[in-house]
Amino acid sequence: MPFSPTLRLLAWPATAAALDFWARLRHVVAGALRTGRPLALWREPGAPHPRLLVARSLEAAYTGLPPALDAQAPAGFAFFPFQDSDHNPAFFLPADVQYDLAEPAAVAVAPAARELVPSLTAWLAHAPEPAAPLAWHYSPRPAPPTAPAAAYEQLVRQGVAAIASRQVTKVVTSRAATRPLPPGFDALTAFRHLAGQHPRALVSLVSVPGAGTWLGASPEILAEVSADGFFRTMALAGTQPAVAGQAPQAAIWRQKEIEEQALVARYIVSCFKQLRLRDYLEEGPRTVAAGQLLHLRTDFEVDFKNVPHPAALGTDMLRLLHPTSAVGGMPKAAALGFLQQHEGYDRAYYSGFLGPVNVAAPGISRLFVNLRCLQLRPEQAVLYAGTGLTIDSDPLREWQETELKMQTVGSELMRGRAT
Ligand SMILES: C=C(O[C@@H]1C=C(C(=O)O)C=C[C@H]1O)C(=O)O
Repeated sequence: MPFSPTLRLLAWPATAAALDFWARLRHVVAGALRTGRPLALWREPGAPHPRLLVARSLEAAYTGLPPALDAQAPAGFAFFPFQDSDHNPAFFLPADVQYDLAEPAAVAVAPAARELVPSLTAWLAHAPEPAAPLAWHYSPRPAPPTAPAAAYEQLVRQGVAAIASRQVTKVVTSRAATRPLPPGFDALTAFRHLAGQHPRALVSLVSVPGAGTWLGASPEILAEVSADGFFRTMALAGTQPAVAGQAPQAAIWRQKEIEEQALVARYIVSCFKQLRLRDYLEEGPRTVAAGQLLHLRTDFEVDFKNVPHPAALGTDMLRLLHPTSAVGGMPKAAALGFLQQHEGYDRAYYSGFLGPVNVAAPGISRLFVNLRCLQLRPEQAVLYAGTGLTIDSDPLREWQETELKMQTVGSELMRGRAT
């Protein structure tokens, strides 16, 4: 996709001729981090290349509202917490500086960031230090408390009791776990590896002062507005391990999982109804693979041609959907109240949402639920995972499911100094 004509392209100097895309990317990331700027690196499902976006300052990245998903809205990368708070503010990183493998010869600078041109030009000519560790942003908050198996199983029992007493219909409990970082762990190398491992996920590495650094491989689209004029979302729920050599379509699902996923699909339909939208396509549920796991997924699609106010649809749906019943529960307020009271830790950006808005071109946005992610800390990683509960949930199985989900990014921590 060619860059917009309003962007100023800074060509790499001749001294960078021997550097490949990844070495150049590392250099731009190093420069952004040493000057304290927020950044997002991501690879969309099916895309051949990652993209890097750097915001000119932290102040320029604070936002109160969910992003507007229409072609007139500013371009940037949304990074939203599970629940907006002083501790976990919502960010929209403006697309001030971009680097993209589709245009490896130049770094693009937006008009709002013109004042960065002299220092960025100097930095591109500065010899990279490939062995120097990158100065990732870390959250100033302490690592969240981690729940051992017995505590998580107790939380599940409380969730099942809340369902039995009809306080909620569904609730998605979750937990955090910390793991030591292996010696020489490099988040950029881990990103590259995850991107290779998960071609159908949004693989992301986001680093923002105050919010910290988050690495993930999400299988779940929250809201997408596509170039061909469609709004898309999905109901993703139900989990089982993939069996080597067996096609996902061969998986058999228990009633519990079928019901759990159907609730999420119903929730999406109720959002369409609130917007008086009757003309949508619903396809599924079918079994899909996400790394080593299988999920049930129903895809929803709305043709903008069939909508009276198409410009507002993406924005309105996003506001209704987040947090979906795939990460919170149903009814929404009661489920969130339960989690507030019983979950016992701060989810921060886990089960929030993230993704590019109008970056590839005006009118193209793809927001994902921030799942299968970790938060990077100076000497450890915090892993997060949750499980949707129903009345039939078995505490031990739910614990095992969180262990499996943590493997998606957790496996990167077992790799040591990767190549
Ligand atoms: C909550 C998570 O995943 C969500 C919950 C699922 C479930 O309960 O089966 C499946 C997919 C996701 O919608 C997670 O990965 O942490």
